[in-house]
Amino acid sequence: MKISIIQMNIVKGNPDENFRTVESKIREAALSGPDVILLPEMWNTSYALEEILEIGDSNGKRTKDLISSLAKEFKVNIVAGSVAAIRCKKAYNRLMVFNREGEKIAEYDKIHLFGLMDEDKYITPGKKVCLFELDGIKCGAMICYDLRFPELARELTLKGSQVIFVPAQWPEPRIHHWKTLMTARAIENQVFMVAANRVGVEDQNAFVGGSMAVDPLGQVLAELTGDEGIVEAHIDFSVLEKAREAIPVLQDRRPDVYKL
Ligand SMILES: O=C(O)CCC(=O)C(=O)O
Repeated sequence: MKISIIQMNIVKGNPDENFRTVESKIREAALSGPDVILLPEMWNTSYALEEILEIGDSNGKRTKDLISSLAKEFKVNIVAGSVAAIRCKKAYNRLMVFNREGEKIAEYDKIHLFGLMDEDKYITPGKKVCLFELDGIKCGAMICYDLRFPELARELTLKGSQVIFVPAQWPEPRIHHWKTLMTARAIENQVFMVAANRVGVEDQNAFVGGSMAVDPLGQVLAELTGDEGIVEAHIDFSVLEKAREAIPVLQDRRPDVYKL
């Protein structure tokens, strides 16, 4: 499975400009014929939380229309990062997944909201984990701050995920947590972790990218530094089988002693 990770700047409060950027980045990423394209978190509005109900994507329609048509045009699966989506006057940090036919096959609302950026004051949290299949491969997804919760990655793994996608807006001061947690989640669950982080500056926050793919042994397969860019990760699922055979941590768990 070839996964193209898009690392881009996002303009706060300017969906028109961000939709144009996303379309051109997807067209660029599609040129090399990937199986999956991954986008970052909240790419339509970013954290323009005070006006989110006015500028968020009503029922996610604009996102669906654009991403579905690009997925169909290029016959590529798209894990469309997340957008601010509005439903019944409530805002959600919502991830959507489209298959090669342009059908929306999964939707996920961020479960763990990030209080440090006031997300919990404006966004309604999700209540369900995200599992789906791409080309017969079982996948899971989480969003940014969710990465700090090992229970979620473990749950996605126990439900069969082999790849976990992570769109994010993870700021620069804690970027060492990002890399450490991405690697830890990959090693402890023996899964592929694939993440798209944004770049740019927003309010007081600088974002330095660090989008990456990590294999079940903790090896970084692909990585971007601090600029906009697209990187392709080649996923070989025999690495996952071998890692699980060599050290069977999932079998050696003791849920009789601890809960998860
Ligand atoms: O956990 C962190 O340090 C960053 C999380 C975050 O920025 C987010 O969830 O949007």
